[in-house]
Amino acid sequence: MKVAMEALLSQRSLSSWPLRSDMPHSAAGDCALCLFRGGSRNVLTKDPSALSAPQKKQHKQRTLSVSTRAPAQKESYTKPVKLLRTWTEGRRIPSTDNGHNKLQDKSSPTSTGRQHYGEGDDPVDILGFDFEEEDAKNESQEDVDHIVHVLHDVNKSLSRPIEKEIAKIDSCSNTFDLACQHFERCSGCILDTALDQPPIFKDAQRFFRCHGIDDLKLTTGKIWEWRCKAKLAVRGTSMDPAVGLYAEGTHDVVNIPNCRTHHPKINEAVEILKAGIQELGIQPYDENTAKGELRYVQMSVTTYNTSIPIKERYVNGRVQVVLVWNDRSEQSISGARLIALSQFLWQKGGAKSVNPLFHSIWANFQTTHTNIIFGGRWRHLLGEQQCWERIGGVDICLSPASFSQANILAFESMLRQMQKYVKPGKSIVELYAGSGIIGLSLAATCACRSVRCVEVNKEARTSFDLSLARFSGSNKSTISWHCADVAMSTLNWLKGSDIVIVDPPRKGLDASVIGALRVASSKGQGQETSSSTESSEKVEKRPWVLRAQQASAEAAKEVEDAESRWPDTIIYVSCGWEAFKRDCTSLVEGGCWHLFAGHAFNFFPGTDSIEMLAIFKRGRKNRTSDSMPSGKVALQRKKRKQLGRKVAFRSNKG
Ligand SMILES: C[S@@+](CC[C@H](N)C(=O)[O-])C[C@H]1O[C@@H](n2cnc3c(N)ncnc32)[C@H](O)[C@@H]1O
Repeated sequence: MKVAMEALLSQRSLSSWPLRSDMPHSAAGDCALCLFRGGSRNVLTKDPSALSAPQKKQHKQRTLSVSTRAPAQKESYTKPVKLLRTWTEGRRIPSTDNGHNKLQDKSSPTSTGRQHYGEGDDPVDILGFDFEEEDAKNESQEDVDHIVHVLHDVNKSLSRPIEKEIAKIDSCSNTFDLACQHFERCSGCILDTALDQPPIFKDAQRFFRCHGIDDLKLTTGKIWEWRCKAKLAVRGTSMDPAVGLYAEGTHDVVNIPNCRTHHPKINEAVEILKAGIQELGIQPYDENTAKGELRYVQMSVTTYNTSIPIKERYVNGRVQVVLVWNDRSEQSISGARLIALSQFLWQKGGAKSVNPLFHSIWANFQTTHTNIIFGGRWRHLLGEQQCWERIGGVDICLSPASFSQANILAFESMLRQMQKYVKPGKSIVELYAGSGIIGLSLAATCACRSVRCVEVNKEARTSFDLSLARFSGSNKSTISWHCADVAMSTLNWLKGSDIVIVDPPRKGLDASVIGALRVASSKGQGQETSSSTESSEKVEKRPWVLRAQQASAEAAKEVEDAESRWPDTIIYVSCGWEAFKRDCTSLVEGGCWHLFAGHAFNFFPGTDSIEMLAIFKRGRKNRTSDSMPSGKVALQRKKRKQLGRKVAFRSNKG
């Protein structure tokens, strides 16, 4: 089988389509499905002795996967190509100009752009070959041409059973492959296959199980094209600029024009930027000499366009560009060239273009000799100054200078999940709040009594103020934003709230925040959790008296709250799994808090990381009420009561 594969791979037209690593075997066992992928790696044709140790291991695995998956009944094979899989979501053969797509070129009379092999207008990205070993060894160029030719008509020749077969194979794993031509050279992704199951999730499941939560789920949204915000380094020369990420362990920037995780509009914008650099002779930054003009670029996609249907908004996103300029301001000597570059971009894809690509152009000025991306000075140059996004049920103004999530759709689904843990009328304090997106969203959707957002970056205030100005809920006046370091006087922020939300950076919670949360848990132990009281007094019915009573009770409650209310729930949003485990262990130690629920989100497909939404409740875990749905608890209570009666009956008898 391996020999056969090599024979096929050595054919000119297929040699640039490396064999996929996780070749799944047909479920029926009567044919082998061999999958190829456009890209730079060609494991089988590479001399194994030239490989590094990890590569050798991988090579061995791949070779084995070929040889051990040979089907049992060779005689039932049929001659070449049988099928293609139709595109389902977002996958396509890489563009034809990168030299990896000879097969695609041959199959198309026009040889350019996206090819359409599948049903209707859907392009195909996985090619399946069904062949006999002996035949494949002798596969001639003519045969390969035949394969390519058949691809044109393959859709017509697809038979039902084969389609079903492919559906089964897809469900194994390959639907979630990265299939990116930059993989391994670019440091952005470390997972190539099974992007829907980052290995780290297994560790998360284990960890939660140890804390009594057996049903941790991972929510995966878009596998490709999910990244709506990218910070890319600009290096190289003005004739040959490199705009991308560093190669692993180096400061060599790798161009990633066809990055699979970027929103496609980011890739488009980068291409125009590179054209501008070349045309205007802009000097990319040189880290060794600290000379050059353009250091980094930040591209953020906004999908907020209310003039088009919701379904079309994501694909039609527009890009806010920040040019990080190696000078003090636009008035500096190189300022005119910065303006020229921004105008170049605007001319190519600004608001007046037929298909506007850019939302706005900004400059950030950074002159220090460090790797810190942004300097302190921001300047809006072209387009709309305010950049809006609809997130978690509210309009949010996103500033280029403050934190915002890269995966907007996954963030949206996390916010929806979070809303389930916030009952109406709760007071919330959000620590590490950024521009207060979580707080505003909960205020709008959960009718919170009050929301206080605490954030150290003063740049986030403008975004919050603008978002609050558009906020239409009746509780608007109770939502506030405070510029402060949450590590200082943390208890003051916690006092007076029912729920504390923390969304720290990757390094996790500051030690003093953990300390304050532990202290707060003991302060809140005697707190009244239920407001319902039973009374045998005569019930007041006069509306004006009721209104006066209510107003007075509310005023008294405000005072009482400020003095005596402490959070009984922590909602922890974590982007750093290791830090989360550490923080969780500290919080639960001594029974201060316990893990009540958790949901993992696949925010960064292609990487081995997850975003975790964890809910902590005050005190030790109450096995019955915490871990069981309320129906089950009631049933158990009833059973216990019945058992109690029986025991009493027996003892009476006795
Ligand atoms: C992961 S972001 C979360 C932002 C926000 N929740 C969101 O989703 O947009 C972490 C935020 O914590 C802020 N931060 C970091 N250290 C802080 C501190 N000691 N006090 C207050 N805020 C801090 C950062 O500026 C950043 O905005």
